[in-house]
Amino acid sequence: MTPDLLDEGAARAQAHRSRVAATGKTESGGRAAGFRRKVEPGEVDLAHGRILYLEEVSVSFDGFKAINKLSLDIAPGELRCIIGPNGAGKTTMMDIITGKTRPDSGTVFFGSTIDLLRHKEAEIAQMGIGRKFQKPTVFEQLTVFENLELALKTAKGVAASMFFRLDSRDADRLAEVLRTIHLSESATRLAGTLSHGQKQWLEIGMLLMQDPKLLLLDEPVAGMTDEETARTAELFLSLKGKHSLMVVEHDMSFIQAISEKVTVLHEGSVLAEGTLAQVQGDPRVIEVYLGR
Ligand SMILES: Nc1ncnc2c1ncn2[C@@H]1O[C@H](COP(=O)(O)OP(=O)(O)OP(=O)(O)O)[C@@H](O)[C@H]1O
Repeated sequence: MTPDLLDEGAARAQAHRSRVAATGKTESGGRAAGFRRKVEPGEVDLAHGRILYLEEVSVSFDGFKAINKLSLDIAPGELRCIIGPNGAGKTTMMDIITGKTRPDSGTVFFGSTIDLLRHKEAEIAQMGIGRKFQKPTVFEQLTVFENLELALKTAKGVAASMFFRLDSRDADRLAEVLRTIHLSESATRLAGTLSHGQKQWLEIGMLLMQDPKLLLLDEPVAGMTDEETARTAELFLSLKGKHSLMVVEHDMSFIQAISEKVTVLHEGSVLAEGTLAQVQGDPRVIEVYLGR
C-alpha cells in the first residue's frame, strides 16, 4: 500500500464530504459521458445518461411481491447507495439485474440498448456487470497475485485462457489493481492469510481485473474493522467515475462517507431518494425503520 494513494483517497473523501455538506446536493457521475459519441459494437450506449435503467419491475415468490413496480436508474460513473430494512428486496433487485432471477414484468436495460432480460447470467457478467456477494470468495490457497491473474484469465474466456501468458499490458493492469486495492505489498501472500477486509478488497480487485462497467456490491463492509471500513470508503470513492457502483449497505456511517444519492427500498419499491440527510429526515423512512 502506498501512502500517497491513501492520502489521495483520504483527500478525495474529505473533498466529497465538504461538497455534499456545503451544497446539500447530490451529483451524478457525469450524465454527458456518452453523449453523441459513436457506440462501438458490444459497447454500452450511454447516450441517454443512464448505465442502468429499471422500470416497473415486479417479481412474486409464491404470491408474495418481493419487488413491486420498482423503477430506478443509475448514471454512468455514479456511486449509488441502496438502503432499506430487512426483506425490502435489495438482494432480489440485484438478482434481477444480474439475470439470476427473472422478473414477472417490467423493463431492465443496461445502457440504452441492451435489454438484460434477454440475457443469461453468464452473458450479463461478460457484458461488464460485476457482482460481489457479502462473503468473500477468494482462492485461499493461491497468492493475491495469482487470484488476480486468474480473474484476468477468466475475463479473457476459456479459449484464450488456455494459451494465457501475462503480457506487459496485463502486468501493468494487475499492478494498478494491486495499488487500487491497497495490496501491492501483499502480492505474494497466500489469500488465506489475509484479514477479512483484505479478502474483501482482493475480491473487488478480481472484479476490477474484468474491467466491469457496473459493480454491484452487497454489504461490502460487514465484519470489517473501523479502519478497514474507512479504507473501503476511500477505495469506492476512487472507483467512482471510472465505474458505476451500486452499493447495498446497512452501515450508515459508511454510507455517510461515500454517498451522494441514496435510494431507500421498502416492500420492493423505492420509498425515498436523495442525500443521506434528506432520506434520514423523511418521515416515511423514519416510520419504516423505527415505526414497528
Ligand atoms: N427465492 C425466494 N423465494 C421466496 N421468497 C423469497 C425469495 N427470495 C427472496 N424472497 C423474499 O423476498 C423478500 C425480499 O428479500 P430480499 O432478500 O431481496 O431482501 P433484502 O432487502 O435483501 O433483505 P436483507 O437486508 O435482509 O438482506 C423477503 O421477504 C424474502 O423472504
